[in-house]
Amino acid sequence: MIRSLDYIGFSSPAYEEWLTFGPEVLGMEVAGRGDDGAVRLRVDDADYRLVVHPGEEHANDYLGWGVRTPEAMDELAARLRDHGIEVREEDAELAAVRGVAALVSFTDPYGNRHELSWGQRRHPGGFRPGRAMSGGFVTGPQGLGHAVLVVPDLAEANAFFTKVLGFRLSDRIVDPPLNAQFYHVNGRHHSLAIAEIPGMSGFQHLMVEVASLDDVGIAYDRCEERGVPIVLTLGRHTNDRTTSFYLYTPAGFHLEYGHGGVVVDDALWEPATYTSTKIWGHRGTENREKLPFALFNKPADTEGTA
Ligand SMILES: Cc1ccc(O)c(O)c1CC[C@@H]1C(=O)CC[C@]2(C)C(=O)CC[C@@H]12
Ligand SMILES: [Fe+2]
Repeated sequence: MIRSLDYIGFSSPAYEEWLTFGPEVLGMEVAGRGDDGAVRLRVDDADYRLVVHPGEEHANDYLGWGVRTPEAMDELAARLRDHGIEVREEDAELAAVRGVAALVSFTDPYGNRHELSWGQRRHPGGFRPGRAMSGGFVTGPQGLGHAVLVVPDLAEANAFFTKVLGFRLSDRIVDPPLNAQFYHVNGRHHSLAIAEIPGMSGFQHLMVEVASLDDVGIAYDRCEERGVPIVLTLGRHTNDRTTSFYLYTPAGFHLEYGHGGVVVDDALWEPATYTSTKIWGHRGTENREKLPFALFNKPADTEGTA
């Protein structure tokens, strides 16, 4: 069973901007550099959870999912292989680079690379926010945050993520043209969401959560002061009740910066259907039309798509 989204990696020609953007806008701590020059960012006791590698183009390189034990990692790898997914055993060198004890990797049917690992390196008391923060990041058992993937076929992707990987449905939002499903693997309302856009597949956004609404407001101020593009204004979601805004990072992906999400009790939770994405706010700015909407991986099917 997957336990949480433990880390995530991107690459970008502008990766070095994260040395100031990460701490000063988002409140993350720069946790040193990789051998490739990658900027590593810390948000809690984990050594680092967000890594931006140098690269020719903006890309999402990997989603790092944590499992509890080496046995759980092997079980999940076996289940993936049973379903015809090739699972790669990664070596100790990559495990050290990712800051975990061991990992395996696979590519999902939509072109996204996932890693399954256990034993993330931690330094209790080690986090020093990069700017004044009231409450720090909400992580721990809820992991880093959530990731949203665009998939070409919602029903097919739902089967993959629930039946093969064990994600549990939190709810769905049907607000045409948006058709999205949200999944939990811990108390966080969703660690993964998928949205159907025919002919497209790839990473759409990362959400990180902060413990104080003031930290959302401070991030919003910093974006306005520095001209960091805001994509959706402050607003509150119907399903997870998060108050958040969306900004466009220097690595070319959208980041949702939020506060106050509901915590799911899996024993009592009933998935609902919502017909709106927000209770208030989340207005699309002019940047929404101007900037790329997602980081598209190799489309699963390039035939007949624009
Ligand atoms: C609706 C919603 C609930 C909880 C979230 O964490 C969350 O990010 C969203 C927003 C999802 C977002 C949206 O509403 C506009 C259309 C978007 C960008 C997509 O096409 C995929 C994600 C969608
Ligand atoms: Fe989100």
